[in-house]
Amino acid sequence: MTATPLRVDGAAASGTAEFTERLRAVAAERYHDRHPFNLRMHRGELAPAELRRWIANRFHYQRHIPVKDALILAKLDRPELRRSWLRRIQDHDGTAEGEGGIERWLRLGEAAGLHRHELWDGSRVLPGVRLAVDGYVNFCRLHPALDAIAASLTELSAPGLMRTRIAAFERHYPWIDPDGLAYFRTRIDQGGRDGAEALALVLDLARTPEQQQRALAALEFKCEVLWSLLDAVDGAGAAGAAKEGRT
Ligand SMILES: O=C(O)c1cc(C(=O)O)c2c(n1)C(=O)C(=O)c1cc(C(=O)O)[nH]c1-2
Repeated sequence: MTATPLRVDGAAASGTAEFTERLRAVAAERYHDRHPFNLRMHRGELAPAELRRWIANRFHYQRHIPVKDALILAKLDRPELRRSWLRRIQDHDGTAEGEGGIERWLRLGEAAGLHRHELWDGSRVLPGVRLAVDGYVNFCRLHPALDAIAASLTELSAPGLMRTRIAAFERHYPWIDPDGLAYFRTRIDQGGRDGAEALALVLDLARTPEQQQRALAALEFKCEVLWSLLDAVDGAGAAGAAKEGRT
C-alpha cells in the first residue's frame, strides 16, 4: 500500500477554531482518566496485585508505541515531519542501552515488585489488552497518516493525568519506590509537546469537513482503545488477583 503524501503548506483550513474545540472536547470527555479503574487508582483503592496487573498489561501498550510510531513514520514524506516523529521513537527506545521510556517502565515494574522478564515475556497480558493494543497498531498501519496522527491526540489530556497519577502513587502507594515514577514525570513534558505537535499537524492536514470528521472519529477510536484496555484490567478482578497469587 502506498502512503498518501502529506501536504503541509501552512494555509489555514476552514473552521479551525471550532474543529480544535471539537478535538479537545473528545480528548477531554472520552479520556480514560474517567475510567472506574483509574478512579479507583487515584482514590488509593487498588490492591498491590491489581496495580501490578495494570503495570504488566500497560507494558504491552508501551512496547508497541514505538512500533506504531514507526508505521506512522513510513507515511511521512518530508524530512522535518519524519525528524519530529522519529524523536517519539527515541523517547521510548532511548538512544543507548538503559535509556528511554520503555526502560523507565521496566523500572516502574521493578519498583512494584515485578521482574523485568515478567514484563518482556508477555505472560501476564490479558486477552482484551492484547486485542486493544493490536487494534491501535493495526489502525495506524492501515489508515492514512491523518487518522493515525489524530489518534495520538489523546496525549492532549495525558499530562494532567500524569500529575494526578504521580500524586496518587506518592500518597496511596508508598510501597512503590518513588524513583519508579520517573516514567510518569518524564511524560508530563513529552506528552505536552507531542500533543501540541500532533494537533498542529492535524489542523494542517484536515482541510475538508470530511477529513475533519475522519480525524474526530480516529480520536474517538483511540479513546475506546484506552478504555477497553482498562476494562480488561478491571474485569480480571479479585479472581485474577487470586490466580496471580499476589494480593
Ligand atoms: O498513561 C497514560 O494514561 C498514557 C496515555 C497515553 C495516551 O493518552 O494515549 C499515552 C501514554 N500514557 C504514554 O505513556 C505514551 O507514551 C503515549 C503515546 C501515545 C500515542 O498514542 O502515541 N499515547 C500515549
